[in-house]
Amino acid sequence: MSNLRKISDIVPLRFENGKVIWLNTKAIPWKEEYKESRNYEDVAKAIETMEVRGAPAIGVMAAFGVAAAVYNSQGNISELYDVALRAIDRLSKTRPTAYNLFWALDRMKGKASTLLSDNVSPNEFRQELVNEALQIQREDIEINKKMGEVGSRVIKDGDVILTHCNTGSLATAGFGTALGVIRSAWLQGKNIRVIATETRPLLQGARLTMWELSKDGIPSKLITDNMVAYAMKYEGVTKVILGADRILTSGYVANKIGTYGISILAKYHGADFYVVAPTSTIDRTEAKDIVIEKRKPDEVKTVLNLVDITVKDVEVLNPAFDVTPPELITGIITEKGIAYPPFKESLKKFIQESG
Ligand SMILES: CSC[C@H]1O[C@H](OP(=O)(O)O)[C@H](O)[C@@H]1O
Repeated sequence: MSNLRKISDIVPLRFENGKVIWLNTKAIPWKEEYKESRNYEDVAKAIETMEVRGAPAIGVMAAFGVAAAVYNSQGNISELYDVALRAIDRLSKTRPTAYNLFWALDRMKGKASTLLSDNVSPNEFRQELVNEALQIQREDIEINKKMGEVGSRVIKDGDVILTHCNTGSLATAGFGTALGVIRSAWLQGKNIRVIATETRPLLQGARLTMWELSKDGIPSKLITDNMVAYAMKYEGVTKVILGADRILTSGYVANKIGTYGISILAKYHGADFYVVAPTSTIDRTEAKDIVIEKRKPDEVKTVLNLVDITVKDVEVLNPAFDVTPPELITGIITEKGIAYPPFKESLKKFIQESG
């Protein structure tokens, strides 16, 4: 009865003897298919095609890609350093919005630079970069469980929680961010119900979130994206809890397309609106705007490339994310605590604490 296994114990990403191994989320809920490669180009493609997706998962996968590049290369340490830089450059071009990708690649580059200046042996260079990538993975799981503990404090018995896209074990190194908060409240015995949006066009909610919720036995309902207002009015939604791909220190949050609309509906219907993300999602560069990934038109013109749903030559909009302003956000749940407005001060404090 493996499908009754607690989803929270799944390990979607692994690094073993120079191989990157990943759960192909595009195959879920139809099958649990693991893929593997020693080649950072395959890792990059897995991120671009969203076999691995979700901001924290993308960061861990990219770190594994750099580690695999160096582990499987020969040469002296300056040659290995150049291999690491080529892998970092390629992986940095996979998806532009999730800040965790750049946070993880910067951390791997910093480690490689330190090792180079310490003039370590080639084997030590390889092993230390692998260790750094494995540490990023371990930290992500620990941070997710900490956010679960911190965030579940705002969840009460009787809450009806709406969530969007997928922010669980299938979007991270394990346990999840927003879905980790929901999971923690459930494991504490709180009487909650979850409403998950299908999340067009790639259906992360219908395919991944409902797969996770059903494995954990958490009472939940699936809705189409255009039912959010109806659910808030007739299903008594009390809280919205969802993830983030990039958070500016001003409190502007980039998340899956549809999030901005949900925040407006939450305000109108008096539901609290919480964003859950590790501090590695916060853009420390004081940026004023966020690059929003535009994906291929076919994602909108078909259902998962299985069936055409419109006429051939229509023009399409396909932004993968939108931006929610701070005035529509109740709080931002991180592993350092819950940031409340004014976010400039509260987020800065958490960034300083996490280094
Ligand atoms: C904890 S995952 C955060 C975030 O990533 C997802 O985007 P995608 O599936 O395109 O990688 C979604 O926006 C989640 O909220």
